[in-house]
Amino acid sequence: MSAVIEIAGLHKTFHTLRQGRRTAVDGFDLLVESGQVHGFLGPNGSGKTTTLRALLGLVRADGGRMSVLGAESPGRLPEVAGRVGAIVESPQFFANFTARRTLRLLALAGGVPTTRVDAVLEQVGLRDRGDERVRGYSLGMKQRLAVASALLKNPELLILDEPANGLDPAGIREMRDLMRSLAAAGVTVLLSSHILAEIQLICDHVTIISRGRRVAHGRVDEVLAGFDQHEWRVGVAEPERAAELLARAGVSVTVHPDHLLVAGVDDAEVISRTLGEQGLWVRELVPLRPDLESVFLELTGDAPHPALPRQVDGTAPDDMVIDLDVRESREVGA
Ligand SMILES: Nc1ncnc2c1ncn2[C@@H]1O[C@H](COP(=O)(O)OP(=O)(O)OP(=O)(O)O)[C@@H](O)[C@H]1O
Repeated sequence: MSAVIEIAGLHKTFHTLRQGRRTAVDGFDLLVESGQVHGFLGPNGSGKTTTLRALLGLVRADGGRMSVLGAESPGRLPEVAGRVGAIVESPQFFANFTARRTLRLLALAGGVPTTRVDAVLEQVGLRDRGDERVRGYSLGMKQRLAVASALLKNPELLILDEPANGLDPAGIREMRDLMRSLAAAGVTVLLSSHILAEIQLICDHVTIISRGRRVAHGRVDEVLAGFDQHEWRVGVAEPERAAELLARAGVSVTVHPDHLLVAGVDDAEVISRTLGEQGLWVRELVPLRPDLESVFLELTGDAPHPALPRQVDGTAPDDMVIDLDVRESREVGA
C-alpha cells in the first residue's frame, strides 16, 4: 500500500493578543495509505482542523514535513490539487438554488465537465432530489451535497472535516454507506471527527490526536484489541465462593453485588470449568469488549491505562501503535 498522506512532526503555534501563544499542533504524525477510510479522531480543540488546514496549505506550519499523493505540501500541492477533494471549512450553499444548479456552477468555476454533476448526485444518493432547493434539505442532505461538490473533480483522495457533525443516527449510517462506496470505488478518505461512534462505524483505520499530538493509530479493530483486557461479566450463585475458586485458579476477579468481574482470561471455558467442577453453575458469561469511546477516554483523559505497557513490549498487533512517549510527555507537562 502506498502513502497518500504523510505528516511527520507537524508543529503549529498561534499567537493571539488575548490568549498569547497557543500550540495547536505539537509534533503530530499521520500516515494515510491508499484505499483507507481513515478516521482522524480527537476532542474539541485537539488540533484536527489546524492539521488539515496546514496539510492543504490554508495555514502555514511552523515545522514538520507533509506530503499529499507524493507531493510535498504546501510547495508542490498545486501539482496534485486536481486529484484531491477537500471540505475543511463547511461550505455555504445558496438556499434558493437547487443542488443540481449549485453543482453546475461549481463545475463551471472549477473547469470540470458539467456531465460530472449527475454522476456525483448519483454517487451521494441525491439524484432524485437534485432539483429541489437546498433550503428544503435536511442537514444530512446538505452534508452529502458538500461531499458531492468535493467529488466533482473525481478525486483520488477526499479530505472531510467533521462530515457527520450534527447528523442523526440515520444520517451517520448514510454517511458511512457513502464513505464505503467511495472506498470501494478506489477513493482514499480521511475524515475528522470528535464523535467516536461515528469513527467506529465509518472508518477502518484511525489516528487519535490529543493536545496536538498523536496518541494512537492503526486499524480500528487492532486499536481496540490493544485495549482488550479480556474481561468477563460472570453471573453465578454464591459469588463469594466463586470468586475464591477463581482466585485460587490464578484468575483476577472482583466481586460486585450481582456479578463477578473477571479479567485476563482469553477463553470463557476456563471460568465455566473452574466453577462447574466445584458444582457452581454459571448463569451469565458476557465478554466485555472495549469500544472506541473507552479507548479514546483513556488516551485523551488523564486516567492511566493498565493495558498500556502491553503496547510497548511487542505484544500489540503490528499495525497498531500506542504512542506512549506522547502520554508521558503530556503527563509530565500536565
Ligand atoms: N486561527 C486561530 N487563532 C488562534 N488559535 C487558534 C486558531 N485556530 C485554532 N486555534 C486554536 O488551536 C487549537 C486547536 O484548534 P483546532 O480547531 O485545530 O481543533 P479541532 O481538533 O479541530 O477542534 P474541533 O473538534 O472543535 O473543531 C485550539 O486551542 C484553538 O483554539
